[in-house]
Amino acid sequence: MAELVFFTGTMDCGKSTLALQMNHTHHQRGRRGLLFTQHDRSGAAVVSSRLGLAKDALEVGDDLDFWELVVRQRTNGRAVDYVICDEAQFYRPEQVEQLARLVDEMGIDVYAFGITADFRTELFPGSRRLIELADRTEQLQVRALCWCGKPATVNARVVDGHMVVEGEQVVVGDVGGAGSDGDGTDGDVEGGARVPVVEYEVLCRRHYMRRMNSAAARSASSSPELLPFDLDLCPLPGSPESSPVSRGEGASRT
Ligand SMILES: Nc1ncnc2c1ncn2[C@@H]1O[C@H](COP(=O)(O)OP(=O)(O)O)[C@@H](O)[C@H]1O
Ligand SMILES: Cc1cn([C@H]2C[C@H](O)[C@@H](COP(=O)(O)O)O2)c(=O)[nH]c1=O
Repeated sequence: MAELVFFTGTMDCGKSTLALQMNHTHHQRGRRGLLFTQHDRSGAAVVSSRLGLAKDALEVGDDLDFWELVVRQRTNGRAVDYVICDEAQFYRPEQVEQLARLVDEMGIDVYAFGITADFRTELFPGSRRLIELADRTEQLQVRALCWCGKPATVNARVVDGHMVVEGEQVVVGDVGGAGSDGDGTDGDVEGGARVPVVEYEVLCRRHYMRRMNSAAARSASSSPELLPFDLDLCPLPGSPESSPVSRGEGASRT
């Protein structure tokens, strides 16, 4: 029985990796599939994983009609057994309905991958429709971690090092990684003006609510009198208490 499955989790939890793995596994078994994405971080029509895997994909424009595209493929003699959709949070609700129709009327498996909520903790329209229509919504098992070591549940936006809660819903970007010092001071200069550095950081709810991203926590730790939280509950970034392993929780954080 064909199904519509929505695989979700925070940014950086392995969704694109799983999308590529599923594509590989199904393809290896002789099933014919289509790989879609929208606004991949790499800027190209590609599904890219931070583990280094990447595969060309079809870019989902606002006017793409999944139903018509698959009908055309089949009319031209190309079988479609499954469809994989990365960055599905950006799809229009009508496009999610077309995906559901592929499942119900053509027996095609649809595996969609995406984050549920934006940096304001509001659902993306595409994700909302997927949650409403999917046969199953699965949370990825690998949980990204907040700087405090707790499982991250929220995607925060950080502009020039400061967490923000207002702005455009869609700004394509990456989580601040090894190449970033997290203070947002390495922005490009365009036409003489410095372009703000937009990054994302996954946080636990407590630190999201306190607007306490890792850079804010670091600067608070250098002025202890300003610390706005209970140190037992919220150890400072980099302190032994902030490590899930030192709290004896490492085994469950795979
Ligand atoms: N060098 C690495 N070694 C092992 N795992 C890594 C490495 N770099 C990234 N990862 C894993 O890849 C995950 C991100 O995968 P990705 O598919 O790009 O995430 P998503 O699509 O959910 O944003 C990280 O959470 C981490 O588990
Ligand atoms: C929270 C949030 C994210 N985005 C963008 C940033 C990235 O380009 C993608 C998520 O990609 P990933 O593969 O899950 O890491 O979404 C956005 O546009 N708006 C947001 O609020």
